[in-house]
Amino acid sequence: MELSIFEDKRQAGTAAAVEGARLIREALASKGHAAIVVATGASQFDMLDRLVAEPEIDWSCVTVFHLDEYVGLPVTHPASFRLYLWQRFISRLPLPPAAYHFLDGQAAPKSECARVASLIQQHRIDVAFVGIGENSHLAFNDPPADFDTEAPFLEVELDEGCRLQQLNEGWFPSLAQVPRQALTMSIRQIMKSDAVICTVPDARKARAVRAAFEGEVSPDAPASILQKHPHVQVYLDRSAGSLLSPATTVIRRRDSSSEAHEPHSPQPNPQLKPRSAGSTSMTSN
Ligand SMILES: N[C@@H]1[C@@H](O)[C@H](O)[C@@H](COP(=O)(O)O)O[C@@H]1O
Repeated sequence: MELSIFEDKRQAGTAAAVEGARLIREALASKGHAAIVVATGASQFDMLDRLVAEPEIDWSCVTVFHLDEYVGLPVTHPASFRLYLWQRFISRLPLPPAAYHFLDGQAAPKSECARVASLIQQHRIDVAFVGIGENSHLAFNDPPADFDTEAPFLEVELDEGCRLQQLNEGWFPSLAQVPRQALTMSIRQIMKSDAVICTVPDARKARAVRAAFEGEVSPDAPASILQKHPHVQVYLDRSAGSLLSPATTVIRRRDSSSEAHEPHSPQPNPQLKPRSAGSTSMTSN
């Protein structure tokens, strides 16, 4: 795992998009096509802004899968993830993608999960762009998350912490209006992606970041499963990384790089002193 901490969320999102775009180009160059997963929410604003502007990606050869969606929410609702992805991503691409497999929250959940499962099973996902929730959820897999199910998509109950986050981010006028169920890509399906780009800004995510990247791998901190993935890059802003232990991050950097490699920055507490280029990086296995 590689964690990079940036001065602000704009820089973190930009760096995540640049790396994601590089991986997409690499897949296009080697296979002639690529398949990606895109997330929604405030954490993806800056990343998507930059991704749509990245040059030299033939989007007509890229298949896009949608990470999660509320059950029952019409596409016209301001909190609809389909609406979000259309407005912030799909409609802004210079070319339509090869396919855009959105999740229809108004379809019958079981058959919708089966429909999208049959589509994603035909693809190897090159890059999954994800965020994590204030409760450390990954997609809509709230704690305790199901780490074992083989189904690519699930219907899940949303916990109160997750629903409160959606309310506090301003997507809904009241908690009562935040749906109680959602469709989500499963943990196992996310983990099948060749690479995961995880973008997490804001102080309100600091505890979740610490639980996910310094804590035990546990269904109680669903995003902690990313510690087991061989190719995860995490992009934090300073405030999201503010609770990471300097000692742990230094150890992680030493663990990951060979003895011959110097850390990227000589600062003993890198996340508190980002480099002038805007980032410090730490890697772990
Ligand atoms: N279900 C969505 C995910 O698609 C998102 O990546 C994650 C982080 O949320 P946010 O970006 O709003 O902080 O949880 C949201 O609730």
